[in-house]
Amino acid sequence: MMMMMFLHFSLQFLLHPLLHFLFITLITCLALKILKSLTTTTTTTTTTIHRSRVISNYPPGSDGFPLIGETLAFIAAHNSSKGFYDFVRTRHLRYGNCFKTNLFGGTHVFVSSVEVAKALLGSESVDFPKRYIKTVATLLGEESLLCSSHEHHKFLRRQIASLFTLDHLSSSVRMFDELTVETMRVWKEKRCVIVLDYALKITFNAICKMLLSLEDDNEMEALRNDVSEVTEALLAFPLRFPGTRFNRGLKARERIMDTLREKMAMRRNGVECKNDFLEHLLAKDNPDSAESLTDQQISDNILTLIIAGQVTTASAITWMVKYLDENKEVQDKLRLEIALKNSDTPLRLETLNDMHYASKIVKESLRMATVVSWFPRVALKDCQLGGFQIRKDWIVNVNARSAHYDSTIYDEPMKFDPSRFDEDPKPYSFLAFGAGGRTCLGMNLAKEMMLVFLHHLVTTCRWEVTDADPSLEKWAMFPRLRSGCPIRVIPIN
Ligand code: HEM
Repeated sequence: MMMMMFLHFSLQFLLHPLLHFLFITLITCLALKILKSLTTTTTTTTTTIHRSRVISNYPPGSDGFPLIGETLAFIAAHNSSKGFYDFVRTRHLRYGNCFKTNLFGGTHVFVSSVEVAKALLGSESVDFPKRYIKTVATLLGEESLLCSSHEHHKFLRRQIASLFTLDHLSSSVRMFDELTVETMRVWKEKRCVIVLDYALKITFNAICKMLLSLEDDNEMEALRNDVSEVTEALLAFPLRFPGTRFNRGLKARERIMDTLREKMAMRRNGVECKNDFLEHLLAKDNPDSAESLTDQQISDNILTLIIAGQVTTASAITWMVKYLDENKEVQDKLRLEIALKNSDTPLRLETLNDMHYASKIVKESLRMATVVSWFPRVALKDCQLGGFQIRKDWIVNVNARSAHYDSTIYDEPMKFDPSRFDEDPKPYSFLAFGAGGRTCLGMNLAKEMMLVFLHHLVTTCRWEVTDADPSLEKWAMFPRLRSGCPIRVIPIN
């Protein structure tokens, strides 16, 4: 009986997500530390001398507790309504533009100066390759653009970038226009809606139509649930036991891969023929060509594009609706622009290119929301950065959010002011889509979706946010409102 109770409590303990996370974190940190001490014993003496000589030149910051560093504080921020960035924000206030901390057994540096952003992201900085978590590679696939090494990345990026042509962007405007018009019809009928729910749905549908020409609602729904399982597993601990979040993500990935294999077979057998990304990637399938992609490369990157594009764009749209609700004068100015331009619907790419004030609203929303808060890179060797000593294997994070809220770069950074983009921002100061060789591939598509949404939103209705609670969703990969931004819709006409 005692044994049964013990087992029951142990199981309860391990299944509670937070306790489970903390427990595994401690074990992981301990294991990493032991491993590190085992592998660096031969260099201990020299390292110590080196350290004592230059120690004052390391970025300021705290190493936290032995073994676990500041991991618990980071997890606590992740599990709070202020979101994980609060961990970085408080240290940035305490230590300035460059500080270091210890997380999950490794040293992390956060930097937000324009010069350092340029050094790390620009000229395809070979000494600072992108750093990704192993679970991401397991879930998205070893061939995913997000996880590939420098040379291989160049090849994959070239193949995938060739899909974002003007032709494709033009036809995606038409398709996103239809989806948004339909969404606005539903909003007018329902009157009270949660913006994030609809934004997630239409961005997902748009990306899947563009990539795979999916039309069937059931097929779309099944894929949407699987993609959401994979997304939720990206930050989970890699425990492959039935019932764990990671395992659910892996199963969902298998189902997605099966669907993609089926689709590829149908295209090859001529059962289906469409003008979409999949068709173009398959057309490269020529064993004699150096530019040919394998089936694995195609399917891993289709999944990558869906995951990289859906939640980011949906979150950005939701923040934009919130900022506009708080800034009615910006809305009025936008309505005037649209009235003066007499922009016809359905919208076309040329119409969007002519929406100058709307484009600035999109940029300002992206600046304030900074959906991707920082970009991790790993130092391949000891070096100097921004006047500080950085050691090999440290993870250096370009802190985009802090750059976006820096008053020496942006005047009154807390103010939502689209006209600050009357002039182009200085290089490396606007980092919503990253910069350099890893700049977001879907940047133009995302801006286009935001513009189409914005146009239909302000021409169809006025709205008011009914829950102003600024709390953020816990454990979310990108900062987004816990409420999802509920609004009351007041139709125009
Ligand atoms: C508002 C929406 C979006 C935001 C804020 C955003 C932001 C970013 C950022 C900051 C990066 C660079 C990360 C780094 O350097 O470490 C990135 C990379 C990437 N994004 Fe986006 N993104 C958005 C939408 C999209 C869309 C719609 C797609 C495609 C459908 C997409 C596909 C990608 C891909 C494939 C990469 C990896 C590029 C590479 O490593 O070469 N993104 N995104």
